[in-house]
Amino acid sequence: MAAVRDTEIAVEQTHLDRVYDRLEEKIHEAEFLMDDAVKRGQVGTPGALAERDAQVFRAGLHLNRLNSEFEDFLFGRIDLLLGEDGKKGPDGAYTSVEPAEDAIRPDGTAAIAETLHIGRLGVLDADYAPLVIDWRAPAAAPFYRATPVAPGRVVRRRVIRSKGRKVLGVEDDLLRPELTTGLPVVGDGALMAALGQARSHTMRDIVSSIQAEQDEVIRAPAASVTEVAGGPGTGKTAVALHRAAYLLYQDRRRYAGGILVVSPTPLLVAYTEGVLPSLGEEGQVAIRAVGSLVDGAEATTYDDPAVARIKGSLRMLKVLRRAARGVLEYGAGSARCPDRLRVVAFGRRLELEAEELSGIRHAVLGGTTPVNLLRPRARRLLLDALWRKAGRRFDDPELAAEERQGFDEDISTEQEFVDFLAAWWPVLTPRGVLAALSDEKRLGRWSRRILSPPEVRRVARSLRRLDVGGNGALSVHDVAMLDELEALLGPPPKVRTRDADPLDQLTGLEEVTTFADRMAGGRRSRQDRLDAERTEYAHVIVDEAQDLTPMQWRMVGRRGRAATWTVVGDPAQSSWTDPDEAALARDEALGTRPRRRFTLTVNYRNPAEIADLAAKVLALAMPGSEAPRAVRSTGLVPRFAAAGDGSPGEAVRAEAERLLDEVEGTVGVVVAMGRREEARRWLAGLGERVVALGSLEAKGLEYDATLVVSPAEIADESPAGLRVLYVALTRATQRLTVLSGPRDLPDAAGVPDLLRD
Ligand SMILES: Nc1ncnc2c1ncn2[C@@H]1O[C@H](COP(=O)(O)OP(=O)(O)OP(=O)(O)O)[C@@H](O)[C@H]1O
Repeated sequence: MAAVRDTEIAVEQTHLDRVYDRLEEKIHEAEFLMDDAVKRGQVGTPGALAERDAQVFRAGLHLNRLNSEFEDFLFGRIDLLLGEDGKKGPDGAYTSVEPAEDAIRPDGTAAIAETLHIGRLGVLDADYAPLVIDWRAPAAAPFYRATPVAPGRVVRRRVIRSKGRKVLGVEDDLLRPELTTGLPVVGDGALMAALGQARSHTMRDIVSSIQAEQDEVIRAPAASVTEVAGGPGTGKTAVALHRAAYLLYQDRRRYAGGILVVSPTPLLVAYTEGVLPSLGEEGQVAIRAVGSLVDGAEATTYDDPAVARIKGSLRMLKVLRRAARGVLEYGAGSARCPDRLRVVAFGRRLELEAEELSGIRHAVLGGTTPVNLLRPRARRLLLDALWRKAGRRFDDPELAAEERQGFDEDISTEQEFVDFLAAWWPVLTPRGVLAALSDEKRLGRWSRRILSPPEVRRVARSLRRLDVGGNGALSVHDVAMLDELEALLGPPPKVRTRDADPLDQLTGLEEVTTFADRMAGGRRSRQDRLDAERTEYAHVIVDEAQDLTPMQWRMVGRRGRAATWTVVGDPAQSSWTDPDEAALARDEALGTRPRRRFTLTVNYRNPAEIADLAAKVLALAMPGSEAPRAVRSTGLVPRFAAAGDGSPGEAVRAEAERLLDEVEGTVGVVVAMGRREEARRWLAGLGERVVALGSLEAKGLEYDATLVVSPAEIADESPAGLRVLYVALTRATQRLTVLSGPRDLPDAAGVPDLLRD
């Protein structure tokens, strides 16, 4: 057996050597193009420079991708029977999925008609025959889709493990064991090997082991909304990221408009950020936490659940609509709003009193135009009112118009008028209005019949973190409110700046010298600018969609008004308390586009022993819903311990240390949100492999081992607490310890009340 393995590894090594030789040729080609392009630039005519620009850019991109340190550039192979019609597709592979009629002889023998190698990028040899097929190409789909029940043309699927230029191992699945083809078969369980590996603080791609039901989602057509449901560990996040890479491959031009991936927390962003680069894709994909979607704002603090529930609900929208207009009555920031306008015209003093001014404001504010855009209209109505006060009469309409024009010009440049307008109709900023909500009296006015007085008090108090200009720590819910306010207020009047003329950049002498460096720099700044300006995307992927509040759905919706969508989530893990309202907001964001629904059913993260325990909480959190099927079992049952009556600190530390000894990779310690700081102190000095997390921060993450501290505390945190606990219990890939406190009412074995049969 070992001999067969060695021979097969050698076979793949030969192929990999060919691939790398060819890659090297391509790299030289690209380098030559770069050199040539730079020389061409020395001709100095704008035409030649523009041409060089394009060439250097293309060659640079190519080089960059080829030079990327791929861990396993080549990772798969399929051996295929002759296809139905044997037609070759544009990528050099046969397009037919089913075997030809005579592919299998009556005696059960068959010949392999074609062998395809699958990798991270497509590579053709000098004769344009495929050496490696890009994993996203149609011809690679059978590598992921073929099963023993529906093998299509695939006889053997092989996963190749390599590092750099060296093949380390191969694992085969025989999909048509009934045939005699003479193909050797090595090992079993490439998937299992992948799942058992120690976890680090960054997610790996799953490109070599995508499963059939996942592949269907990844390659689903992007014409509309793709909705993906599935329990913990079914690969929703992984699938969503691979789908982004697939969409870019499939239609790069269309997605030049950008793909946005919305993630629930910065921790999950950090965890998943490396996946797309490892798939050879960056640039066009922005992965953002839901608290970082607004330029210049970043959520850094949490609201308590009662406040979060109000701020996230659609009731808040009504309050913000009133506030965006009502705030004008109070002036901007700390400046008071003037209640009288006095100007001098025609040697007389003209005055508008409080009541007249309020009538004008009322008239201007009718309708739904963003408040900042109404300023010119306010100015005009003020001038109208003053003109009427002046009481000038003219028989000749032409003369009247002329006189009026002069009047308008005089008054609107008069300092009194300018100052008045600036104070009476200030340019409003979202942050300024948000800060105004911290005034309980004002908030009470704007939320009459919407929020109860205790709710008003809570929300106002939570916003006292902000100064009068709205600077200070924001929560994710505050960020969604800022975005809503931005839409309600409209942009502030523009200050024009002149963009550098691209022609200026093409002439200049310094052009010839450090061209490549400046090219790279120039591109980056242009790219940054694009990113900063980009508020709408061609495709929006929402991860952990069950957690978006209605207000957040509105914020995300604004970024994908013309986009196609991929929405992945699991209602059983939702930390949001009012799912019906969120569903309404989600429908509005996604519009009437047709939807395709997929369900992922296999849990690749948790061993059955952990999944079974979590299922007990699922039954309480969402009675009747089905847990995904765990794909493996390890024989390691979860451990229970009780902390006794004092501070659980010592017990937490001891249990964490025990887990650190038991696993090679990471340990996550999940505590109730209110205990985060404490927990960090308890674990101080235990090293980087262990992390303390508040229950809401654990979302989407995974660890080799998890210590869940006091299930009851987590469950009691909010009305959605049981679902949050379900999340906490499903983070471990190998080991789980549950540590009870007094509130958990543990039995003699330390099993908390909530987890007993
Ligand atoms: N086909 C696969 N091959 C190898 N590993 C996989 C596969 N599918 C999923 N995994 C692994 O299983 C783990 C769970 O995947 P992922 O985090 O995407 O699940 P999820 O559905 O988003 O979970 P949750 O709902 O709990 O956030 C990850 O480590 C992922 O790499």
